Amino acid sequence: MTKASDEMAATALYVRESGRPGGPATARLKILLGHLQGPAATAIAAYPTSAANISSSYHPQQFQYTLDNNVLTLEQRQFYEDNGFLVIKNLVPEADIQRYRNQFERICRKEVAPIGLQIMKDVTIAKSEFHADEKAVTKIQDFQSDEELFSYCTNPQIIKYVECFTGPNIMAMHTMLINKPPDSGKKTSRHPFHQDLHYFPFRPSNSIVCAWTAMEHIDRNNGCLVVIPGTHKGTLKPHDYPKWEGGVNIMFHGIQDYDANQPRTHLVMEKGDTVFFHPLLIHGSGRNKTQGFRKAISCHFASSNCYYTDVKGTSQEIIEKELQNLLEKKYGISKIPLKKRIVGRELL
Ligand SMILES: CCCCCCCCCCCCCC(=O)SCCNC(=O)CCNC(=O)[C@H](O)C(C)(C)COP(=O)(O)OP(=O)(O)OC[C@H]1O[C@@H](n2cnc3c(N)ncnc32)[C@H](O)[C@@H]1OP(=O)(O)O
Ligand SMILES: Nc1ncnc2c1ncn2[C@@H]1O[C@H](COP(=O)(O)OP(=O)(O)OP(=O)(O)O)[C@@H](O)[C@H]1O
Ligand SMILES: O=C(O)CCC(=O)C(=O)O
Ligand SMILES: [Fe+2]
Ligand SMILES: [Mg+2]
Repeated sequence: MTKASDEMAATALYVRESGRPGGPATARLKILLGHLQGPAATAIAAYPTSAANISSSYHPQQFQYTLDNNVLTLEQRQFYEDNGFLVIKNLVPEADIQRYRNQFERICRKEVAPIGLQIMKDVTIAKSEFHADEKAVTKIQDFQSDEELFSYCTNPQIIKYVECFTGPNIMAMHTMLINKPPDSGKKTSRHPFHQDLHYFPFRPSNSIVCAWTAMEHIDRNNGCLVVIPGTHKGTLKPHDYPKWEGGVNIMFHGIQDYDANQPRTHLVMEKGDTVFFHPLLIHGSGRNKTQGFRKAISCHFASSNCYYTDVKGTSQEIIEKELQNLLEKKYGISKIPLKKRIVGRELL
């Protein structure tokens, strides 16, 4: 069990430069200083889902992936418990999505350069001719210092649902805007089946949830999210690069031994629709067969009662090593553990 204060201090130093005090739009934000707090014991004690704390007069005791509150209907709650995901239609207003889109375009045009932001290119694009603007960018990550994009994470509609999984003290741990490019024919626009927990050095998994919002109509043609319902009840599986002939994007690890016969659900979503899903849920996304760049925005949230874990000696060590080698090679940054790389921003 990790008593995280020393690590927190170290990581806070590392990120403090990248943090900016609370957003203008919402005085509710506190600067990150990035940290999950408290040992596991605190997390468990604070956990309304633990069986002892559930009032049997309210919802039945079998709930372990959702918390007691009045936001979810019984049906919605049961659906998430059984399937590990829940789609809420029309949750994020169109005007907000337009603002995220505009800011993404500014970032691609390099008019703004948020501190800490990671820009990823599709592997076929990265290894071919230069492309201007958004056509070079397959996703951006870690936009916590960009107030415009970060307003997605503080959107009251989103937070209202996030609380059903994390409880009231919420950290935004990882952010992405995915701009899935038209497939070059090599199928590199696919995202292999994976569990997001593979990338995360904090626990418990039931206190983590991803919100993923479609920024346009998304279906099988432009590469929708594909989930394997119920897999959140399993454990974290070993991940590695899929053996795909046309190449695979850097760090897009997949589950090697997934059961190809398990039924998949293709999530067809409209602009503003949002899916909340558990970090153990096996999911991926298909090829983008259209000429458009398919956009979605997402944030992984966690309870601030979560605690960091050391991935050394676990199946996650592979991603830690890869990231360390990459950062050393590209930026000369010496090896630091994954748990000191991933820094959240607190929502107040
Ligand atoms: C720890 C992470 C946490 C994540 C949590 C996620 C949770 C959710 C789960 C999601 C999990 C999803 C998984 C995640 O996202 S995991 C998290 C993503 N990781 C990062 O963001 C790490 C930081 N990123 C970077 O430093 C840059 O973006 C890199 C270094 C990757 C590219 O930097 P840049 O764009 O400036 O590149 P360059 O021009 O200098 O080229 C350097 C070399 O790299 C080749 N190259 C470039 N692009 C690709 C590519 N796409 N596929 C294959 N290779 C690529 C390129 O050809 C060249 O190689 P070579 O020609 O020399 O051989
Ligand atoms: N061999 C594989 N290993 C890991 N993941 C895979 C593999 N083949 C496909 N996938 C993943 O399966 C998911 C869905 O694939 P699926 O074939 O059902 O849909 P699609 O490719 O979007 O649509 P279509 O089959 O109509 O082209 C995607 O996440 C894709 O990346
Ligand atoms: O293709 C997408 O939008 C989802 C990608 C994904 O699952 C991830 O980056 O973790
Ligand atoms: Fe994912
Ligand atoms: Mg397919």
